Amino acid sequence: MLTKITSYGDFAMTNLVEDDWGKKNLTFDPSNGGSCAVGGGSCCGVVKLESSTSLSFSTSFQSKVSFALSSRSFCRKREGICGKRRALKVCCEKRVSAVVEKDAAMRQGADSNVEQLSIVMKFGGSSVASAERMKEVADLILSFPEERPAIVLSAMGKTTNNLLLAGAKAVCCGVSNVSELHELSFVKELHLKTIDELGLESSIISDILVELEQLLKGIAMMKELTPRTRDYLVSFGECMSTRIFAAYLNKIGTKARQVRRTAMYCSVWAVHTDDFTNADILEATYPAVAKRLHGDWTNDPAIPIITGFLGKGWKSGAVTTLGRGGSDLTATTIGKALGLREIQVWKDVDGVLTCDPNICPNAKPVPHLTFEEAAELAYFGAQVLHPQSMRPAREGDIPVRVKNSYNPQAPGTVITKARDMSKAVLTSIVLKSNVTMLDIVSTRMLGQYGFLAKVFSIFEDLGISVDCVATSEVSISLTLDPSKLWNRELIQQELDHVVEELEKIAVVHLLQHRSIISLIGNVQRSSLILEKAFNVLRKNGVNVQMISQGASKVNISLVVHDSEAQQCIRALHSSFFDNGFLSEVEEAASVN
Ligand SMILES: Nc1ncnc2c1ncn2[C@@H]1O[C@H](COP(=O)(O)OP(=O)(O)O)[C@@H](O)[C@H]1O
Ligand SMILES: N[C@@H](CC(=O)OP(=O)(O)O)C(=O)O
Repeated sequence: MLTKITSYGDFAMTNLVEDDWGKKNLTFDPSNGGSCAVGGGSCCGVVKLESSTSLSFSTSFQSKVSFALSSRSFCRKREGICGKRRALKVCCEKRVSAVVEKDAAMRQGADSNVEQLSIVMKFGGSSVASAERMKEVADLILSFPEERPAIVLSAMGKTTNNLLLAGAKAVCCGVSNVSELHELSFVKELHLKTIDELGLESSIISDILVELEQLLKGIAMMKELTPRTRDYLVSFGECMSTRIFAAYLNKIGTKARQVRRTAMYCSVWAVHTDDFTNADILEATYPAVAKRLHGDWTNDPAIPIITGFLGKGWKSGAVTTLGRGGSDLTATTIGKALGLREIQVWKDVDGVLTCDPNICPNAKPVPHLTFEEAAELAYFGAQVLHPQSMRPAREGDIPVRVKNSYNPQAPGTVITKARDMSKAVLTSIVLKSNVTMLDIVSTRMLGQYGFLAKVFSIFEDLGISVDCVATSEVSISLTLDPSKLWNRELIQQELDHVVEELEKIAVVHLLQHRSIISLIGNVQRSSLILEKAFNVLRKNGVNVQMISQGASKVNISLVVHDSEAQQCIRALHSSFFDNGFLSEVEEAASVN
């Protein structure tokens, strides 16, 4: 019995959120469900829906049913979703029932015997950086004949960086100089060379290249690069890589189809200027993605080659991006949406390592992580995974496997809900640099209530995200998330404003150029970890400026000055991982 419809999308686009559509038509019976609202013997009801589909309504007396959309603002802060909730009100005259039917594609999918997609495989820019790499990735995909994969690709190599640079230069280079931009030539040559080496026709991307140059000329003409335009600009990278790879698979006899920013609904309407380049996935994405990919696959089973990183603003309809490295999040979102068996993210390293290999070249792969550990690790700076990417995987309880496309034999890292922590001590050391820290000391008496609330409401009002917090009775030290901070255009004014507001209730010290060193592992052993860590730091003459142990029980964070951070990490990594310390502790744990 339906009683309520809730829509997240634009009803005109028929992407509504629905409940249990699967097998049968759902009947709206106003005499039972809706409230009798309007006079003249009419009954009205509102229908609740949890997953998305196109809606069609049929009644025995069509002309006697009316539909009305109403909208209401809502905010679910914990999920980061705010917007307008639109409800569909169905009004019928007495004894007339409205039948809500699932759409044709869904019905076909449910009834069909076609085996559904089984895994998602994401290949990052480093994995598809050249024609040779694309061939190897194609071989790799085909080496799993038992799977029916959905493929997510990033832009080739450093294309995103080059597009961003080209955009920045276009702002001030003048329209007539756009064609000469080095970064534009680089992007063109890379893609045309790749097409040539793969034996494809250059015409497959000529329209994209023309449009790209036009866009850069538009930027040059306007002398302006807004976050919205920046997202559109970088989207050319993923559009080209997926088109080329799909064409190559088809050429070698494997049926594939390019899927562009498939129904990834993102929030871009919030007040902050950086939302366009750092959009969030909305709940409506999951059913929409499932419908699109299942529908396409069932109608015509061809491997979907999906643009990673890109979304679609649910209100603006414009291209959005999920933040740098966002293709990981695209992959896990698709994994959850389709309820797949496994999510694979293929990188250029043997999995998640004990440390960034650029800081500690002898970092080793970590065989097993929990979603919680991986999320902390990604959030606190490990470039290997997008900070938000673990959320869909954890919600869908779908294992994530991080593998090396250059060395597929390496076992990689498996990320799951739980693992045996009985012997675990320290898993990985992560660095987040260029952090801004605030020391806030209350000017009032001990025991004052509402101080923390006041401080955090100032950050909330300004939409500034806080990373680590340490408090005492009269003071708070906290760090501000640099990824959310430094791409905000007015950041220095905003920081000045924060300080000004806080100074009404406290003495404030703004400390810039700090680093957070996060020790990810088993915080049940925090004394052991801290004893060892502080020994190392003391020997290296480093003064820790703040310590924070989160409630997650997997992360201890230490704040030091930027200039000391890398040296600290190397010393910590060496004493924890290189000298047999952890294996000794683990052995002792298994004896006890
Ligand atoms: N803890 C870590 N484990 C593995 N790689 C890391 C870690 N920290 C930083 N990295 C860096 O992340 C890179 C892989 O991530 P990324 O560049 O996003 O790959 P891709 O572009 O293929 O998705 C590695 O080449 C490595 O330099
Ligand atoms: N191309 C985008 C998205 C992405 O996920 O890339 P990669 O998988 O290469 O980190 C970026 O460079 O940010």
